[in-house]
Amino acid sequence: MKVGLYFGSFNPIHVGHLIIANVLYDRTDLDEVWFVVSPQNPFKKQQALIHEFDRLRMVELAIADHFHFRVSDVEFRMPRPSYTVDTLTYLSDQYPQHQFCLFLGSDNLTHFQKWKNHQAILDNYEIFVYPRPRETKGFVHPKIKTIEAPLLDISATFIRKSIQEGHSVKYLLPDKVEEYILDKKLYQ
Ligand SMILES: Nc1ncnc2c1ncn2[C@@H]1O[C@H](COP(=O)(O)OP(=O)(O)OP(=O)(O)O)[C@@H](O)[C@H]1O
Ligand SMILES: O=C(O)c1ccc[n+]([C@@H]2O[C@H](COP(=O)([O-])O)[C@@H](O)[C@H]2O)c1
Repeated sequence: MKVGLYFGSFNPIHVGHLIIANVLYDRTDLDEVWFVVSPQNPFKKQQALIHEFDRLRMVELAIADHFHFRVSDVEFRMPRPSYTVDTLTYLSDQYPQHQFCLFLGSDNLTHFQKWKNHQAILDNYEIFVYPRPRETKGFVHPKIKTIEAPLLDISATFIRKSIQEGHSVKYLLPDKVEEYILDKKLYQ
């Protein structure tokens, strides 16, 4: 089985993530997409990061109606910060029958040379890149394939700020995720 891994903080998951995951699923030969919730991105400050179990639950709620989407909490049990190369190695050992690929926004590709052991990622895993706003110079490699996808300038930062300021986030998130955030008074 070929699995596309979509890593992120998902703080919270929003329609930008979901639309991209579905476009990549549809335009590649993947059997499944797994959303891997990262407790702590090595490049991001921890402030404003809500508990990982809430972020995981919101991903579960968001993808429940997609038959080929799954969520993974594998990084919850791994050392922090979450280094993608270590997670890829762990998952490949755990599921030797699966072929894992990586989704990357073109913005992430700009800094990809700074990722831990990025050469090992390139040597061993196919990477599907999708366009992101404000991208700068990319990175060319035979394992990297660009997939045509819409540019969606929606961010979790904007959503968190909107909630904090008392603004509506309707349509930026699935209804069930919005209800979860409001019920638990997250990001207020
Ligand atoms: N609107 C979007 N369209 C496509 N990809 C996105 C979008 N927003 C985020 N991503 C990508 O999804 C992955 C996970 O994103 P992340 O959880 O950091 O969300 P974010 O919205 O960028 O968060 P924040 O605003 O807190 O930085 C990253 O690779 C990021 O580039
Ligand atoms: O492995 C690394 O060195 C590395 C460096 C930066 C980011 N990542 C991972 O990339 C994923 C998405 O990153 P971001 O910045 O969009 O939140 C998240 O799962 C991070 O752990 C991984």
